[in-house]
Amino acid sequence: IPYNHASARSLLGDIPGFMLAAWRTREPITWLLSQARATGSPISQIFLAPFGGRPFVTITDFRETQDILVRRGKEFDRSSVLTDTLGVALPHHHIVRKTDAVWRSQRRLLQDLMLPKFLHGIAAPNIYASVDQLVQLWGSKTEIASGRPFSPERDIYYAALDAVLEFGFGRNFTHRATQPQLDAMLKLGPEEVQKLRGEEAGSADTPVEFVNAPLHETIVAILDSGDIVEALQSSPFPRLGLWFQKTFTNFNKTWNTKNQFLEDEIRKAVDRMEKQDGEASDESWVMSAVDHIVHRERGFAEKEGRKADYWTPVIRDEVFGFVIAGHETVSTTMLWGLKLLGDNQDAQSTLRMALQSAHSAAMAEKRNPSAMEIAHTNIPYLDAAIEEILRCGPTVPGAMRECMVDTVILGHRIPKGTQVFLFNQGASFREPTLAVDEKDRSPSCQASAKERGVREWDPENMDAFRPERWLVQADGSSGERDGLVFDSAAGPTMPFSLGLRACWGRRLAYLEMRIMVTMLVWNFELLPCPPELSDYAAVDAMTHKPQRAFVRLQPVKH
Ligand code: HEM
Repeated sequence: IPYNHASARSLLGDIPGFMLAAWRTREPITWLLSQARATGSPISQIFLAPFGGRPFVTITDFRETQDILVRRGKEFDRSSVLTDTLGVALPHHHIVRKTDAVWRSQRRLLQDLMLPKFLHGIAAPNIYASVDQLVQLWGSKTEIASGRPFSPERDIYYAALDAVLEFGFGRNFTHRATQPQLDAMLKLGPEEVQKLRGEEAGSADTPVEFVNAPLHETIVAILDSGDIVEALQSSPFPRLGLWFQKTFTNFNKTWNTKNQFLEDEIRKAVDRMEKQDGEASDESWVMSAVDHIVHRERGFAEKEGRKADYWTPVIRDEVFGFVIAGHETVSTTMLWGLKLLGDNQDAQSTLRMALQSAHSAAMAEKRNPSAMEIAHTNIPYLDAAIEEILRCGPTVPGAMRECMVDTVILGHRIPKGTQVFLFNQGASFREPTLAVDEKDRSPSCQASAKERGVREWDPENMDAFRPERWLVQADGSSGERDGLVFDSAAGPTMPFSLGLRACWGRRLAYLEMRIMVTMLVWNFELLPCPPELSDYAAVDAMTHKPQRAFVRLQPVKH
């Protein structure tokens, strides 16, 4: 398997290169991809364990990756690297487990939360109400900024947190992150507005720096706990990191406040359930994910003839887990989306026209489309734009798996225990596919190509932001806009990974993005920002997020 010869001769292998990239560019995963690219092969080795430890294997080939994730689950399972990193903060969450009976039972606890009945009926109206606040906040900021750019980072981060709080705890937990920002903005007097505009008022390209309003202590503890998880997950020594946090920071206070919040919300859900006094099958009282989880725990306990236990480490970590997994990921994707739409004015105008024509009643009545209209109206160009944002804004640049048996990838023998990083960037995703002899592909990969064909992008424009690539004629041929349908399998992509262990929250993420993209593009024109604010440099932490994100907004006249 090709590798960097200089690294193989060094006792520390690729570790110095990786650390240097982390320090210099803040993008060690992009550096990993560049190492894979340098070998010119779709399979490479990378030496990230010191003193001759077993190398990692990287794959940059959509077909083989899809095969490993979808059809070879017995050979490849959740990587122990994730268990050793994320597992330090979330030891009982199903994300860090191998695909075993415990994983299945924990997933049963969450079952049905991603069904349209829950997402559209219960989550969507609340998420919409939160996004509406973001629109109002940006309305005020746009007026104050008068054409100057500002950073959307905190606002999007808070809006994504609010959305996941709406999903998780519903309206029974009243604190949010965006509302205090809006309240503070609406209270600003003329002098404060002038101060915000500052001496730079004359310079159209200088960003306006808005101040964040203070948040409720529970919201602060949730955000700080997320930062702790991120720091531990990205640390080379997570257990030592946890010891450091516990010894030298106010970790204990933050973590306890977060746990107390979760316990209170679960207890309140149990109280509501017990007040219903109805049949176990009656779910009409369920208004949030925690309601749903306690309802299912009661059902399981009844079936298994045991006493229901609602405050367990599993329930605690599962509930906190979806706050963490759902918050940072959606927020990062939206930041990439704002950049991509600002830099691709034609695509943005096409998207706005598609929204205006599909929501014609809202246009005629000069109002925003409602939550239900957004959730239920079929708009192929909107689906295409969201899919293209996910493809070009690599929030999670790949998936990691561990070989559970001695196996073979692309004709190379790989021993049990090897960690395999499967990129969703680079060759075959946004760069031309690298040559592979068909006979080196696994039997299941070859069979699938014969049965279903092979997904490929036109090599000419793989790197470009082009929502049109996701639109095809209803008969399957590709073409230009009119009468086209959205095809989620138009070409290679896997922002949520694939197979049994792919993202559990995918449908919630799509719903949130659908609401946010619609409401923002409906209300604001995202104008291009100056080049120095428009680069695509990223930082690799829990997600691969932009180092700099800015918007320059102009209200859309309806
Ligand atoms: C744009 C937003 C999101 C992206 C790009 C994303 C991406 C991913 C990826 C790549 C994985 C790893 C899958 C693998 O290893 O094969 C994953 C796992 C997971 N995600 Fe997401 N995710 C997003 C939003 C969410 C949301 C909103 C939630 C929940 C509220 C969520 C919950 C999870 C969970 C629980 C897992 C672990 C599944 C398992 O191990 O069985 N994600 N996600």
